[in-house]
Amino acid sequence: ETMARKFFVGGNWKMNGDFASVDGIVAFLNQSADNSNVDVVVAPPAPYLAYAKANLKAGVLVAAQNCYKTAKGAFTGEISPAMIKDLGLEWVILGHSERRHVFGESDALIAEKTVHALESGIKVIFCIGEKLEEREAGHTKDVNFRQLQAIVDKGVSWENIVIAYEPVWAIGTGKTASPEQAQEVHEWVRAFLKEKVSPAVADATRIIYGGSVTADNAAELGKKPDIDGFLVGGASLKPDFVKIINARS
Ligand SMILES: O=C(COP(=O)(O)O)NO
Repeated sequence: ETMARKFFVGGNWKMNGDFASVDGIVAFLNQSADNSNVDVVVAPPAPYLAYAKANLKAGVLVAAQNCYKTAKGAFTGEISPAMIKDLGLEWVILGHSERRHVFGESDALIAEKTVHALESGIKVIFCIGEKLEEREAGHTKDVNFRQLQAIVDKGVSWENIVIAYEPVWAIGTGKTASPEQAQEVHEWVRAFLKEKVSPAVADATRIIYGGSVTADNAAELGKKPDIDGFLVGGASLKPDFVKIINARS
């Protein structure tokens, strides 16, 4: 049986923003009608997490874009799940392709971060995705499965994990995966969960798509049975993000 999975739309602001632009995003989000069918989570840069949380309406949650794997210590420049919790936040994005390919985070480090975040009571948007050359070499399935296996091996509990499939070749490029391309990988991921974890976890886990999602393509993508929402970069900084939040309704 396929249980209804609540739609999930994340907005990843990346390293963008200042108080004026945060005020602008907060304004269009606060003016948007609440949609009880969608979980909405926006991820400001760390300096604006508390400010965004303090100013956003209750219907919009705030996530950190990354964190380290321990609660505190001599890790200059890092933030911890304990601090995310201290801010009253409940989500963190981990394993984003920019953390993997720009900052060199390994599957193992991302898995340690995921375990620690979950143990700290923080929910995780766990990002996976293949590079163009990996797709062209026919390695899409094994790259995404390898990235997921890193947390399967840790025996994580899945109720507080959302998986974000973000093909690297679609991020920031305007080359959105077609609904068929995205659905194919989401189906593979769900089958992977069914085999490696359980049918119940496979059914319940939201698998969201990211990579050049816009107000124009969100509805078509959202019609696919295994696409449970989006992780939106550039388009989440503008008012059209509200149309993406409501793409399925
Ligand atoms: O990285 C992304 C997607 O970014 P874009 O929507 O700008 O392609 N989400 O985390």
